[in-house]
Amino acid sequence: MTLEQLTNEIHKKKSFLCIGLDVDLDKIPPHLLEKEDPIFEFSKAIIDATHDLCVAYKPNTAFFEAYGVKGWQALQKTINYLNENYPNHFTIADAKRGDIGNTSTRYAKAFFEDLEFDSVTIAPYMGKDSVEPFLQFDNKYAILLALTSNQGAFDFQTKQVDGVPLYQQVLQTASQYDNSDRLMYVVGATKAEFLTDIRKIIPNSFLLVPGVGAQGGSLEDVVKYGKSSNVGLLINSSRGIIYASSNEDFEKAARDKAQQLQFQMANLL
Ligand SMILES: O=C(O)c1cc(=O)[nH]c(=O)n1[C@@H]1O[C@H](COP(=O)(O)O)[C@@H](O)[C@H]1O
Repeated sequence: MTLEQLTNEIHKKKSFLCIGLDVDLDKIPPHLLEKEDPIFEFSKAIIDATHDLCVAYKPNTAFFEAYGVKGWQALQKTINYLNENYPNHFTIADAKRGDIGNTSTRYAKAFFEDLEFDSVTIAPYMGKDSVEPFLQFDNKYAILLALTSNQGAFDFQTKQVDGVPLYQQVLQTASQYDNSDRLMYVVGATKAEFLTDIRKIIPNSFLLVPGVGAQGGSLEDVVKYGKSSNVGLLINSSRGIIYASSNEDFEKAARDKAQQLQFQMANLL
């Protein structure tokens, strides 16, 4: 999927909602546990109930990998289900990878060629040769952690290096990489006050913004400070949507939560 197509979908649906699939067998409705593949069945049910309200899905691979081979198979079934049934949705493998060049190349092949995701989240810490292998694929995107939503973001990311906060160095340096038009950046919704400075460095890039809902970030503030001239935002919510109910009505409850966010977004566009 191209970013132009993604932007068209955002305008068409009046939504820049990304739904995070952080599938936890301890939290899903008990009746699904009787199915052969509860992780996939839950993901499929959430997708079917919400697809018209969002433009992206973000399976967090940790929640699949935690269940070993079965989890990986569920991840494969989930991305195949999305690509076959809802090809206009942008897909994000939230895997937070990044390693020396030849290893990053293998990670990129795993997520772009074998699993056929549109994008993967990656860590910038190992620098240019760890990031650029992810930028070699047509219409595939790497989403670089810039300023994360968690408290630990203040350990390193906001520290001054040569008089500039490290997260700003990440943005400035990465935006010079080859094929940097295939880069998007993660900025936590809990860090909305940093978005004005961030937009000065990368005015047009797409931002993936997790941290509304369960982590307390404000959708209004993210849009106010972070919207680009062509929206340029994907706002993620995971637990706030997918675990809205742990009973048989979970699909409707998830849909209602997604609808509330979509409604707010439509008013802010
Ligand atoms: O890369 C991410 O998606 C991410 C980056 C970040 O800074 N903070 C963050 O919460 N995330 C992910 O976004 C999701 C947030 O989930 P909820 O807090 O349940 O909405 C989880 O899958 C996190 O791993």
